Amino acid sequence: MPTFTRDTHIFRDEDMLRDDYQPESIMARESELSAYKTALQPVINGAQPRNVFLYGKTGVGKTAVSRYLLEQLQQDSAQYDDVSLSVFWLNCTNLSSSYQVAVNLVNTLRPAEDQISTTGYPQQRVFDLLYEELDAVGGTVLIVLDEIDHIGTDDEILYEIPRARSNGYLTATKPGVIGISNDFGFRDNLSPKVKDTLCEEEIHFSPYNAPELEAILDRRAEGALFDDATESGVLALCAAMAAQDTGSARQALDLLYQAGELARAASHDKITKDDVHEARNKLERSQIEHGMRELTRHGHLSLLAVLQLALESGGPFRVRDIYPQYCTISEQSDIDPLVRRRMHDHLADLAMLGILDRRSRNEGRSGGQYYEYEFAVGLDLVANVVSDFEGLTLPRRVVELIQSME
Ligand SMILES: Nc1ncnc2c1ncn2[C@@H]1O[C@H](COP(=O)(O)OP(=O)(O)OP(=O)(O)O)[C@@H](O)[C@H]1O
Repeated sequence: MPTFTRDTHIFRDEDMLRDDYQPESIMARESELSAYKTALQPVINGAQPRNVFLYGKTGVGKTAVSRYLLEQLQQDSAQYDDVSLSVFWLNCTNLSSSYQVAVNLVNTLRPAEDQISTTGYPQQRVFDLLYEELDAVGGTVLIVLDEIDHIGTDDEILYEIPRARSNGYLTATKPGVIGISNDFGFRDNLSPKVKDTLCEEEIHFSPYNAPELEAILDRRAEGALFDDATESGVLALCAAMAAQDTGSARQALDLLYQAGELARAASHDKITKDDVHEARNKLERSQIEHGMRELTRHGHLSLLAVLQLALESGGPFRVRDIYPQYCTISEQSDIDPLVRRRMHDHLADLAMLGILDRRSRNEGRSGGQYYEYEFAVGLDLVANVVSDFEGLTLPRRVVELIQSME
């Protein structure tokens, strides 16, 4: 008997449940597809492309829809001799300035043996090199900048590329920029001239509801799983859990994939609802562990402050409640507490990592805006992870509260 044999139950093609799998069809995004298609129509007419800005929370299909539609556009434009379309993708994670984006674009456009150094040029020189490369491509060039918000406020390039032709830097190429972001604040903070240029067409992707997620899962499961690989209601449960939490298709697919792995590991021939519940716990646990590893010491102390408050009295909590608790815990650990605003940054990080939920509230008619925080994941899971987390000493009160939960 060999040690490894091919799966004959559960997964027919598990790669189809992975995040980088590009679906052949897009479900539940008719109005977004239609708006996107309208925005791209000038390309097929050989006209100057419009700039498009897509925004929406993580996992709601911005990248999948873009890949799908741009692929179609490339195929359909091939039949027109007077349209020559090139599409370039750049993921802007870790690129925090226009300069860095420009250098990376130059290198995307150049062959591997002719790359430029990422430092040392004056900004205008890099822009000139970029225009040279863009003009050498010719025709219509669409540049997709994914995770564009990483560029922050140094956003000159988002104005420069779309305007390069009208400003006389390009003659052979018609450029268009497609920006993708899941940071709502980024769009609001763009300088007015960039906003006018980049956000010529804006398409908002809202979170999916449960029936939409179920349709996405259904289609994906057709290829990814063997027939009858799920107990009845399993896809609906994954969809409902993800809809209630984030509305993200990624989360729904991850739940199904993880549940399938649990069923496979137990040599079951069907994924059950219990597998889905266990999968959720496992995913949440690894999300918290991952978050904890990302955090600095003060991030951990801020987390412990919210944990203590939550174990004592539920929540949600305002920063004015959390801060004194954080100061007490810091002092007990012989660490100088940060000022309130800096500690608040750590709470915002915890929210970004999906460990806390953050809601903005208004204080009556005359009052200002404030934030409330509570755990986005199960308290028992957080307690469990922090108890096992290496190098973290829990305050005595937190230990007592955790013990009293058991
Ligand atoms: N409407 C859809 N139809 C089919 N699959 C989808 C749909 N929306 C999302 N997906 C799938 O869900 C996963 C996440 O989607 P995608 O990467 O497009 O999200 P995103 O909005 O770009 O997220 P992020 O902002 O984190 O990059 C991918 O595997 C994608 O194929």
